Amino acid sequence: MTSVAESAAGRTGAGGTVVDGARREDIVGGAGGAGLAFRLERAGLGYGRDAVLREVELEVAPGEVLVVVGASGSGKSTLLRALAGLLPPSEGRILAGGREVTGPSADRAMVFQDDGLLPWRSVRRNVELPLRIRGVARSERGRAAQEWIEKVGLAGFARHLPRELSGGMRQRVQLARALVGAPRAVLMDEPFGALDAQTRAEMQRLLLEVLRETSATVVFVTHDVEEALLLADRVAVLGRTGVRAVLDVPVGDEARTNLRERILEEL
Ligand SMILES: Nc1ncnc2c1ncn2[C@@H]1O[C@H](COP(=O)(O)OP(=O)(O)OP(=O)(O)O)[C@@H](O)[C@H]1O
Repeated sequence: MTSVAESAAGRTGAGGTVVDGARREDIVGGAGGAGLAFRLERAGLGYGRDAVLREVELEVAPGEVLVVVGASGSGKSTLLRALAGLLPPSEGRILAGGREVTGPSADRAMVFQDDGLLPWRSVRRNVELPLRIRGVARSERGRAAQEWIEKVGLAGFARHLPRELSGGMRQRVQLARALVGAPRAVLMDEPFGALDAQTRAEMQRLLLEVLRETSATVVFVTHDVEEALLLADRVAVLGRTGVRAVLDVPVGDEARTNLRERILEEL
């Protein structure tokens, strides 16, 4: 098992508490609670009797961006679903903030490739949804939603319906909806996979920008190694039945080139 990366060293996990000397936290404005730590202990994940991942040992540090790569069918989405509490492990345990994951929680927001927006609700009402579910007062919901709509570059589109937006804009709405409730973790499943190259690059930049304002832990699934290198503090590579390697993303072009080759070898 690979231990938690140096880049995240000093952030302690249980209970999601201290942020100390960490890269992203150094520059965050402090919105939301501290990032959530995840820990998988000999976790077996699968569907019915079919195991997809066996004996997974993995730690995700509070506030880090862990990108999961792997061949199609290696279990990237399965791992993410398990972290979200949508798929109980068949063996072992999954802990979030030191507590066993037994189901979904508002602390852990998800963003999917398919936008998952409610088509009959306006942008604002989609973004407000997590706050509405939590019973946040209408005026506060409206204020927070508007703030996030502006942060993701959609000022002026609050009253639009999802079908009136481009794919990239809909992903912006998803991002706003995921972050409006200040979750402690954001679990993203190929969120930019269906976008053209230029929109995808814009969304990657936007994601890096908005993450600076939160201390949320991010687990991001992609099959794109370049995207992984751009976004990650660490990259987890999934192989046939488990985590093959968890690698720190270094600073510097040459070191990244070496890492790219290493990841491609592991895939
Ligand atoms: N709901 C399900 N029921 C049964 N088997 C499933 C289910 N979802 C996924 N699987 C199987 O689990 C394995 C892993 O699927 P998963 O979607 O996690 O892989 P992935 O790495 O995310 O793939 P991709 O990159 O193609 O999205 C595959 O063999 C898939 O067929």
